[in-house]
Amino acid sequence: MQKLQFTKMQGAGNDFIVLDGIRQSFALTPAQIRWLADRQFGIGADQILLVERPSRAEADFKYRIFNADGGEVEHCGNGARCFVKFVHAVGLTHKRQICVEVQKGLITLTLQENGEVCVEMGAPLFEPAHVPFDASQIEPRAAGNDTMWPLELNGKRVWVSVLSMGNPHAVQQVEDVETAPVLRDGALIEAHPRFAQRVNAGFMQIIRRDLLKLRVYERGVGETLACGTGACAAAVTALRRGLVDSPVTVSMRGGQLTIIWEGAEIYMVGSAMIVFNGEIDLLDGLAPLSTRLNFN
Ligand SMILES: N[C@@H](CCC[C@H](N)C(=O)O)C(=O)O
Repeated sequence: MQKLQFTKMQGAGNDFIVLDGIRQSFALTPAQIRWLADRQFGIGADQILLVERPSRAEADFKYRIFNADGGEVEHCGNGARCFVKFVHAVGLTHKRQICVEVQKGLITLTLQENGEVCVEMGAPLFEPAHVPFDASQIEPRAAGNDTMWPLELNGKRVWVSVLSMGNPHAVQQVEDVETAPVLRDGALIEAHPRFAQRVNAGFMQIIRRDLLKLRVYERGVGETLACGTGACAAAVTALRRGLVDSPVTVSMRGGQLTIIWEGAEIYMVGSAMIVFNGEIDLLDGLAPLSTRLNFN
């Protein structure tokens, strides 16, 4: 039986299993990823991060991101900060500025003197086709310099900004993020037929010009305690609507991030921590989940 070394990490309460794919050799099936991420039958995590050698000369590393449902995705803000702390902790590099390849492209990360990580997240894209979002036969509404689109959710209409942070986001403003129907509407938005690749659904409440509160129903996971790309998407939406100024603090249930955006690249600053290191026998993924599967 193959043993897999792993590190459990969290960034603002968004939790990860980080795997060193440079010094260990293994291949994971989607069923094994779902099992490892399972909170009862496996280790438990929102996402699994796989650190590999880069395929591009300009990059120091490549890291791949898998949601708890087993699907591979393009980008992960909280994961990026955990990745930097991980490669330092296990001695894969001593560089403080690291160029890393993710599915969405190259990103640069800096481990700051105070231990926080600054991530150059890339520039947001607003063209519906880039999200992708099917904007046919619906009329948008302007909100400052931003565009809101109507979405029908079981007879109810909500207005969302749609944007790509490399991964897809739909952000709506709510009166009170604590009472917003994040679980019900989040699930409907995530699977809405206008989003061909599904979407991360953000619910933001403006508190002050330098502070917003956010909850995110993540694609392939459900509600998480924090979402880094979601924090960027919400900050950009609020900035375009003229509701906040940069830098803005995004407060989520698991912690806070600082987002800086002057119209091009977005910078995200926050902490990341190792929770524990461990080792697990790599089972086929179906056996441990079979009890659960029998009830589906
Ligand atoms: N938690 C992440 C985002 C992870 C990917 C997301 N669920 C998706 O499917 O796009 C973050 O911190 O950005």
